[in-house]
Amino acid sequence: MTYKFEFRPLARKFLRSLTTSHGNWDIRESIIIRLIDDAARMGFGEIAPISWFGSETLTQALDFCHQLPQEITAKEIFTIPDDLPACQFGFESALEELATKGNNQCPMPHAQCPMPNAPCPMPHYSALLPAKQGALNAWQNLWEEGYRTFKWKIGVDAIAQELAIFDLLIRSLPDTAKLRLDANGGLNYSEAQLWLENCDKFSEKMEFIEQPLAVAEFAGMLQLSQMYKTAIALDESVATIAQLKAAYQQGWRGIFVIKPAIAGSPSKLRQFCRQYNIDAVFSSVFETAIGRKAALQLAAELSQHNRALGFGTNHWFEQQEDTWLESLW
Ligand SMILES: O=C(O)CCC(=O)C1=CC=C[C@@H](O)[C@@H]1C(=O)O
Ligand SMILES: [Mg+2]
Repeated sequence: MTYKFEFRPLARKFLRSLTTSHGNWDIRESIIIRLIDDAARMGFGEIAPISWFGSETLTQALDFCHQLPQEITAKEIFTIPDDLPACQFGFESALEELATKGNNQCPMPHAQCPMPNAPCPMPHYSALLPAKQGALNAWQNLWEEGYRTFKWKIGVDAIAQELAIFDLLIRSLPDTAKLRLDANGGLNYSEAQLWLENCDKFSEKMEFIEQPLAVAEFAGMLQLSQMYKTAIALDESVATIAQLKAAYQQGWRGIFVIKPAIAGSPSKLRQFCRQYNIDAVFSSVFETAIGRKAALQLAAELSQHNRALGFGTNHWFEQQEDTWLESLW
C-alpha cells in the first residue's frame, strides 16, 4: 500500500523566551506531515527536531521531506535512517494514527482526556516554570490549575543568585509539591555538588536534578548519582534511542528523561523500554497537539505512571484554536 504524502513547515512563537543554559529559544519550528491512504483516511505526524539535543536539524528534516516522492510506502517509513530520529517519530506516528483511525482512546488510561490536546489532570503533569526569579510568582497559578510537580531551569544565572532563588522557591512550595531542577548540562562538577548538597536539605520536595553536567561528563554524573539523596536524571545524554542504550550499557540505572519526539522510531523505543525496565520520565519537546498525542500515547504504554509527565508546557504558547491544522492545508 502507498500513502499520499504532504508536509507543511510550522513556526510558533513562545509566549516568553525560553531561557536555558543552551541559550534563549523564541520560536518553535516543526514540520506537520500528512499521510492519506487509499481509503482517503488521513494520518498526521509532527517532526520537531532539537538539534542541540542531538537530533537532526530542521533543515535536514526539511531536506529529507523534500526528497521524498508524493507517494510513499510503510517500508520507506520504517527504513528512515537513525540519524533522523525526529523524522522517524513523525512518520511512524502518522502511520500509527492511520492504523488506529477512529479509535480516539484517551492516551492516558487513568485520565479523562476530554480533548486530545487538553492537558490530562495536572497531577500527572509537571509544569515548566520560567527561569530565574520569574519562577517565584509563576508557580501559584499553576498550582491553582492543579499542577503538583514543577520544573525550574538552573545554570542560566550566577550560581549564588540561583541558590538564593531556589531557597525561596522550595520553601514557598506546599509540602505536597515536587520540584525538578534542569541544568541542561550547564554546571561543572563542583557546582553540581553544591546544588546536590542544597537539594538534599529539601529531599521530601526535591524529585531530581536533570542533566547537571555536559553529555561528555557521563562518568561524573554516574559518580554523583551515588553520592547524594537527590536523584539525577539524564536528558541530553539520552536524547536518542542509541544514547539510551549506550547509557544503560555503561551502567546508568538512574532516571532517564525520554523525549519521544526526538528519541526516534516509536517501535524501537517500545522495544527498548520493554526490554529494560528503566525509570523513565516522559518529556515534551514543545510539540503541537499532533506530536503531543503520539508522545503521550507512548508515555501511556511505557511509563511506570509513577512520575509526572513533563508535558506541562501548554502555557508557553498562545492556546491554539483546534482549527489551526485545517489552516495548513
Ligand atoms: O520536561 C519538561 O518538563 C518540559 C520540557 C522541557 O523542559 C524541555 C524541552 C525541550 C528542551 C529543553 O528546553 C527542556 C529540557 O531540557 O527538558
Ligand atoms: Mg531537560
